Amino acid sequence: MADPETRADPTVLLPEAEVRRVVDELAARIAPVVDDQTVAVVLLTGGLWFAADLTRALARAGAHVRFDALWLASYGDETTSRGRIDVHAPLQRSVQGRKVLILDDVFDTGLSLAEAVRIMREAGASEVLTCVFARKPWPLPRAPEPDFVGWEAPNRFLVGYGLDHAGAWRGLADICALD
Ligand SMILES: O=P(O)(O)OC[C@H]1O[C@H](OP(=O)(O)OP(=O)(O)O)[C@H](O)[C@@H]1O
Ligand SMILES: Nc1nc2[nH]cnc2c(=O)[nH]1
Repeated sequence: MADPETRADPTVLLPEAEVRRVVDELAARIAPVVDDQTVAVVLLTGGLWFAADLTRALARAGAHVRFDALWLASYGDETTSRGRIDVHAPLQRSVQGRKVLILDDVFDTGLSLAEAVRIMREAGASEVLTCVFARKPWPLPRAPEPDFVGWEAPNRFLVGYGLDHAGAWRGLADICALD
């Protein structure tokens, strides 16, 4: 089925089985550094699918983290960052004095993650760890780099597994490219 906006068909880059393998590998690396006082914070909306899978993989590995959400948006319906991050909804509970593990689907310009880290520090988190499913290449240094990266993605516009184009395609189980 073609994208309603671009008329392009998504090309599979990372099939569902590989997505699952990447999540399990991330959980194995992260489980030793989190505990039941750690708050996993998903960046909505795109991070939801990854965060749901990762927290369950962590639980299978014996790590039962707490969970909260921060709703950020920078892309709107565009395929390039607006360079400005809007906070649509804050955390539900205080993270004062707690270790936070920020979870997001993709790291591109790095602006969303940097803003989320800033917000967590300002909220008094004792430590802020960051994890993204996919990291895209970027010609300039990005700060901070994520602590945990699942998959090094090519420089293409990704959809699926939470990633959208104008609200479409988030539910695809594979990660695909639209360009
Ligand atoms: O590294 P960056 O250039 O900041 O890009 C990464 C962000 O872009 C997407 O969010 P978007 O703003 O599109 O909102 P969404 O989560 O609702 O898709 C994605 O979910 C990341 O949060
Ligand atoms: N859907 C989507 N959102 C992004 N935000 C930053 N990079 C991307 C991307 O490749 N795809």
